[in-house]
Amino acid sequence: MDPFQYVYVIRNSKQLEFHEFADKMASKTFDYPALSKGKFPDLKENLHRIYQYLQGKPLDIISDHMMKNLQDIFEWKCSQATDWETEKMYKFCCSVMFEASFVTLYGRVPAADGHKVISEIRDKFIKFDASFPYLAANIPIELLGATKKVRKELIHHFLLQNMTKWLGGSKVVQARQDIFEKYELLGDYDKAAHHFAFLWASVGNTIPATFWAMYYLLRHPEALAAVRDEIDHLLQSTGQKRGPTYNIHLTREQLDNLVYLESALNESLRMCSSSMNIRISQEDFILKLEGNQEVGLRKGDWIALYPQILHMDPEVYEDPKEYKFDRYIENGRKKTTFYKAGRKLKYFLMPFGSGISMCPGRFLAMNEMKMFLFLLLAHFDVELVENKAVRLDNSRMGLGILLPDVDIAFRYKLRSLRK
Ligand code: HEM
Repeated sequence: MDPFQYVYVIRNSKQLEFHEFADKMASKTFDYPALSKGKFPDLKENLHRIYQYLQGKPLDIISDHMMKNLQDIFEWKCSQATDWETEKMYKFCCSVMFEASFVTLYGRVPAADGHKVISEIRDKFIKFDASFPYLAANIPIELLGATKKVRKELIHHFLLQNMTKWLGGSKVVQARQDIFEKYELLGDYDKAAHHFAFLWASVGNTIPATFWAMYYLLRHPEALAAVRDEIDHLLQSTGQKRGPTYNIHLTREQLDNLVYLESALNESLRMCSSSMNIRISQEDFILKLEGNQEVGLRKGDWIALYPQILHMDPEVYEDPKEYKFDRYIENGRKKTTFYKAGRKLKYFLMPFGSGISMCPGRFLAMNEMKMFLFLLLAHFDVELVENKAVRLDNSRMGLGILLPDVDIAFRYKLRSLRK
């Protein structure tokens, strides 16, 4: 519970492991054979190595593809909105982010009804995702209605004979495919189940996080105005025009320099993330903590860090329940110094986990959400049409980004080009 002790847990990654726990939970939830049984030598390490495709130069390439795919989807879905169109916000975020992420990672479904095929996969995904907290809590899938059937259908979409038809997928998915081919003991269904698990990792948190970022912006007109101003300014200074064609390009540097957008996004992540960082002791040992404190751990003992407590700590964040879009800005620059009891914190915002269990997709996730908000606000006037409070649904507490307890209607309309 004490964020000053986090560092002592995180840096002891040899004795305090997380893969065994994650592997047990993921293999059961997504229906692939556990990696840690010695049957698949080095598979875990090989899969980890290719997370390099989500960083550095490859990150720029995949982010560019995501930007293009997001624009295609906005154009296809929204370019007729010359008058107000009303939609439910979660549904909207889910539909845009799911399809853009799917196409970016796995490729385009070339059939004439490609959008339809992806929306069928998405609808099954939503059904499966509703059961996710129960599966993570070890409830047998047989007790969860149609979940087993839906999971099987979803996994079938990722069989090699289907995936080879998809065009222009990402390097990271291709590299995963190549690795799986080297393991004879992995059956076709097992490989497909691994691909499905990766799909879940890539959208399961990004969709609700995008929702919250959009929701809080629309609830706070001063935040919306500041972020939109920053976006318009960037477009103007780079000589890019919004509409009627969707052809905006953003470099990594430009995305990084959108400080108001990033701060607003971080602020919503602070409020909606609830991932628990679990470690399991690999041996009996004494964990040394700050101030000569020690804890005797036995092999198999669990340690859990729960950063949501830190995110909501009034000593770190003044009025923690309030959304302050510029909380992560100081003198016009990114703010990275936060204090508790007068001492500077090493960790102050942890939606993506920590140390060995840190999310490998975090840079892409931030880019994707920024690009979604950028395009939405650049092209459209957007406002809420319902005045109800949306709260966090706590049923997946500890498992990542929380979902909203209800959906809420909003409306959008193409912005006048002269504005
Ligand atoms: C807002 C969006 C996201 C959030 C909040 C998030 C958060 C997390 C967290 C907390 C973990 C660690 C889980 C644990 O401790 O057991 C994790 C793992 C992971 N994430 Fe993300 N994630 C996001 C988006 C993404 C994206 C876009 C991708 C890929 C394109 C991705 C790929 C992964 C993978 C593959 C793992 C497992 C890593 C491993 O094998 O060790 N995530 N994520």
